[in-house]
Amino acid sequence: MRIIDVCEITQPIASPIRNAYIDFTKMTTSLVAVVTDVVRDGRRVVGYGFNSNGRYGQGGLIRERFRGRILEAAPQTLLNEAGDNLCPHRIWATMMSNEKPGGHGERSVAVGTLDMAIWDATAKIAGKPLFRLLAESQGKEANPRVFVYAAGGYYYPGKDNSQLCAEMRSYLDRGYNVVKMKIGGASIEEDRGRIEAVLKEIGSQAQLAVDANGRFDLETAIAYAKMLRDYPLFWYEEAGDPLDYALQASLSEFYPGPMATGENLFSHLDARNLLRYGGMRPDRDWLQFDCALSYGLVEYLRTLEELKKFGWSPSRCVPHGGHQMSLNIAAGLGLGGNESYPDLFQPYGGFPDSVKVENGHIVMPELPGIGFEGKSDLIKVMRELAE
Ligand SMILES: O=C([O-])CC(=O)C(=O)O
Ligand SMILES: [Mg+2]
Repeated sequence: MRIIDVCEITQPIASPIRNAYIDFTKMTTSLVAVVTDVVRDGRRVVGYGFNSNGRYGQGGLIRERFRGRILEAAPQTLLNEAGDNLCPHRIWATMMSNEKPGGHGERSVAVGTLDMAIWDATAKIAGKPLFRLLAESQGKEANPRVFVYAAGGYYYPGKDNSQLCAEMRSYLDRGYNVVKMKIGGASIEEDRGRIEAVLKEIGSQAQLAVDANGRFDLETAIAYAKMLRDYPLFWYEEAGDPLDYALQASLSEFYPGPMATGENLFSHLDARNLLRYGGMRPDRDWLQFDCALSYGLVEYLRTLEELKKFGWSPSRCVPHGGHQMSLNIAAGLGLGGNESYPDLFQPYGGFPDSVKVENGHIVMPELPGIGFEGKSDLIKVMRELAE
């Protein structure tokens, strides 16, 4: 059993949307395939992965650095103890050989993208959905029913409040009961108007989360906190720079409601610093670490260990990114749910074709691996890369 090739192609996931910090007109993702010599159900096992939106494709790093380390390793060093499957932990260590500590953002997306494909291949070789494999590996009961919320509410040219409300309404029509919109890309008064319009639209049918994408300095973050705390929000997300733990800690004095952050932290060490210094409250706040941006699931397991040490439940994690990898982690390891972008970043985001959102939850289908084969538009582009 061996990995015979690692392929990467950088694909556009562009759209005219804008958050408080960036637009997505040039956004790309790396699509990767880890090709094995194993055959299951008459088909070669190929694991697939991609990186989350918000960071760009990682083709240079994947092709020039990490691909070679996997392919040059003695094949048996990448297998589990029994030699009957790949070992994602050993492959991760091989990818990370000759890498110094620190500077995680330089490579965590490239490694996280490959790690996704490696877990997909591993679960396919085991003939199981990844969420079942994960639950079994930790002696847990999987829960295939996962909370999902609809992320959108971006700024874009010509979009007014009636279009914003129509967008949010369409998420409710599709079964969601928590929706998210962007703030911080307009004046505070304009954002207040947008929030009030959406709250009026969704009424008691749903709750609203808001996301500032790290735009605010402390003064502005506090000004927004004072405005936002008038409303019953699901959460106030990423007010300040992701590494400004002191800002996050100070802000909690002004905002009694739930806050969320973590999508731009890229290692268990960054996550630990947030828990140590960010003043986050385990009884109400949310952690959004996204394995596809932060060294993958091998590292995410270390992050979950850190959470335990700091008295946090995995159920406080609702990852960023809207991909099926985090859905599997949620169902397998008891996270609180997952993000979803019903209208964005296709074909990469979303669910297998058979999956419907009901009362803000989905039920994972029993597909081997991560489940990409159940999403026809996605598996088509994946198989064009390698099969
Ligand atoms: O707009 C983005 O970069 C995505 C984001 O923050 C989110 O989904 O929470
Ligand atoms: Mg966000």
